Amino acid sequence: MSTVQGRLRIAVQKSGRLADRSLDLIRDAGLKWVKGHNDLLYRVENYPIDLLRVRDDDIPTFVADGVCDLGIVGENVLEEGKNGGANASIVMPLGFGRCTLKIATPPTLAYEGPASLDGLRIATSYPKILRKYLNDNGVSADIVTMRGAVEVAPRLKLAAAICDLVSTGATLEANGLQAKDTVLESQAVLIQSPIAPEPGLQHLLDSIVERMAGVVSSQGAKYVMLNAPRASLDQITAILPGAGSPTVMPLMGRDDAVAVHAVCQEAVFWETLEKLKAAGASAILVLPIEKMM
Ligand SMILES: Nc1ncnc2c1ncn2[C@@H]1O[C@H](COP(=O)(O)OP(=O)(O)OP(=O)(O)O)[C@@H](O)[C@H]1O
Ligand SMILES: O=P(O)(O)OC[C@H]1O[C@H](OP(=O)(O)OP(=O)(O)O)[C@H](O)[C@@H]1O
Ligand SMILES: [Mg+2]
Repeated sequence: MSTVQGRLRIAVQKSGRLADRSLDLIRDAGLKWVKGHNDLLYRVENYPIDLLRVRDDDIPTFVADGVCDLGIVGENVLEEGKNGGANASIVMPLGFGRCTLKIATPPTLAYEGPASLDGLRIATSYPKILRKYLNDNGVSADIVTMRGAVEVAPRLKLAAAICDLVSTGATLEANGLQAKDTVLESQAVLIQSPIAPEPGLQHLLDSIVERMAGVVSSQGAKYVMLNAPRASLDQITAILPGAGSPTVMPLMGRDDAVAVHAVCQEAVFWETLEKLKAAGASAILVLPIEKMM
C-alpha cells in the first residue's frame, strides 16, 4: 500500500524541460491547486491529491517505492534509473519532451557503426543505457560519466565520442560534433507505481489516468466540418487525416451535397484544407477539441 494516508501523490519535475508541460497535463485533467509557500508540494484543492515537485532523476525511484502513485518523466531517465527491484511501469507516452539519445563523434573520428567505438572512451550522463547498448553490440569501451556539458568532452580530450540527448542538433553543431547511431528514442511518459494505493483511492487513480489519456489523445486532434459534393465524398474522406468514419448528414434543399463532420486525430494543415477545397469541399471549419473520452 502507498505510504501516504488518504491522498494520492503525483511526482513531476520541479523545473526544467518537462515541468510546465507536466503541470499543463495535470491541469487539463481537471486538477486545481494554488502555488503555496511549500515549494516541494502543491496541494490539489478539488481532489485528495498532492503534486510532489522534484528533480527528474528522483521520479522513477519515488514511483517505484510507492512514495508517489504516478509520475511524469522522460523515458531516458526511467530507463537509466532501473535497478534490480520492482520498477515503475509506463502507463502511456505523453507526446512531449521528445528527444533522442545518440552517439556523436568529432569529424576526426572515423565512425562506421558501434564497432568503431571499441577500445575508446565515451562520455555520457546515461552510463547504464550506454553500457547495455555497447554490450548488445559486442563493443568493449570505457564510459566516463558526466552530469552535464557532455558535449565538451571530446574537445577537452576527456573522451573520443559522446552519448547524449539530441533534439534540434544545435548543441552538437555548436560543439563541432556529428550525430551517429541512435541509442534510445525518448519522450515524457506517465509512470505508475507497482504498489497499489489504499483501496479507497484506487478509483480516483484510475479516473485521473483515464482523464490524462483523454487529454493526450485530444492533443492536436481537431473537429472538422465541411460540405461535400456527394460525388467526391470518398475522395474527401480519404484526405481527412486520421478521421476514421466521419458523420455524413443531408443538407436541406441540396440533393447533390452532404455535410461531413469528422474528428481528425492528426494535425490538419493548410495543405490539407487546400486539397479538400480542390476536391470540391466548401464551408470548411476546423475547431479545437477540448476534451475527449
Ligand atoms: N533537447 C531536448 N529536447 C526535448 N526534450 C529534452 C531535451 N533534452 C532533454 N529532454 C527531455 O527532458 C527531460 C528533462 O530535461 P532537463 O534538461 O530539464 O533535465 P535535468 O537538467 O536533468 O533536470 P533536473 O533538474 O530535474 O534533474 C530529459 O530527461 C529528457 O527526457
Ligand atoms: O539538440 P538540441 O536541441 O541542441 O538539444 C540537446 C541538448 O538539450 C539537453 O540539454 P539542456 O538544454 O536541457 O541543458 P542541460 O543538459 O544543462 O539540462 C541535452 O543534454 C543537450 O545538451
Ligand atoms: Mg535530471
